[in-house]
Amino acid sequence: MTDHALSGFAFSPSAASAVRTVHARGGAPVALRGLAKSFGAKPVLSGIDLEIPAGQFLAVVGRSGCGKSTLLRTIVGLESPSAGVVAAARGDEARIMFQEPRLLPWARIVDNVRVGVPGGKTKADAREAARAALAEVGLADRAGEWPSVLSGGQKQRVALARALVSRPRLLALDEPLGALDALTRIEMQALLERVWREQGFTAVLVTHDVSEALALADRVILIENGAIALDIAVDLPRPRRRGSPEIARLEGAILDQLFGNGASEDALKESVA
Ligand SMILES: Nc1ncnc2c1ncn2[C@@H]1O[C@H](COP(=O)(O)OP(=O)(O)OP(=O)(O)O)[C@@H](O)[C@H]1O
Repeated sequence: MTDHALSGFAFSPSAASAVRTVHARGGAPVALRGLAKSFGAKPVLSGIDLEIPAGQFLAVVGRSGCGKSTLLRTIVGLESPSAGVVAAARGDEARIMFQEPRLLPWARIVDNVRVGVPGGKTKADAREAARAALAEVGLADRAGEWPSVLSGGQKQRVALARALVSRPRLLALDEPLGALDALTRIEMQALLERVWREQGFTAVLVTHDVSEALALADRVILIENGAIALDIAVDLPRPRRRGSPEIARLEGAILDQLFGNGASEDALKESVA
């Protein structure tokens, strides 16, 4: 499967709730049983059992190189497992977004989004769907421009529109906000949360940023030594307040697992400072 084949409807914010009942397909569950992945002789993941209920927002964190992207790519079918079983949405029902927007420089913005429209539509219908997706991410007025005139954050909005235009039931997010400045990142987090809430897809987000994971996800898993070392529910109302004691406590639990006891105390001090 190519990345473009994976790259995915979107609606104007005011129409979103009405549209959801008409268009949104809801989330698809993911099940991994005994998943292992090696590259040559090098084991990366082993014995992973993971059920992600339909519509859940799951974040995957862990040290650089621990296998987060490999897990995500295996879930969407860009990597095949060395052992075990992966059951997840495929084809137009699954989309992935990367850290780089991967736009076609020679295609106008609306046509970049059209790349994500499933086959079988007329060009006019595909363009209309692409325009609606652009409206959903706040770029309705930029449809006829070239990617080169956009900022990094705007390019990622186009990539999100391209992913959403197929109305995916599973959206895999591989550090999609990793290259953005802090303020743009916070705006994009709010956008991701809104489209997830409106459209109801299952979201799997790989991030280096534990606070981003805790701001967005229903559940956070930590990968260590090729396995799930921590699996925590984030049962807090949205939008989440950064630095709240509840968030800091969860952050502490994750940092303790990563760095040993004591890291959480530092995290707590920082979050209340
Ligand atoms: N196609 C590949 N061929 C060989 N080794 C690979 C391949 N893809 C990943 N790896 C190796 O697998 C391990 C896990 O990589 P992966 O990209 O999944 O980690 P990650 O946790 O997402 O890292 P980062 O946070 O730095 O992006 C690394 O050691 C990496 O070098």
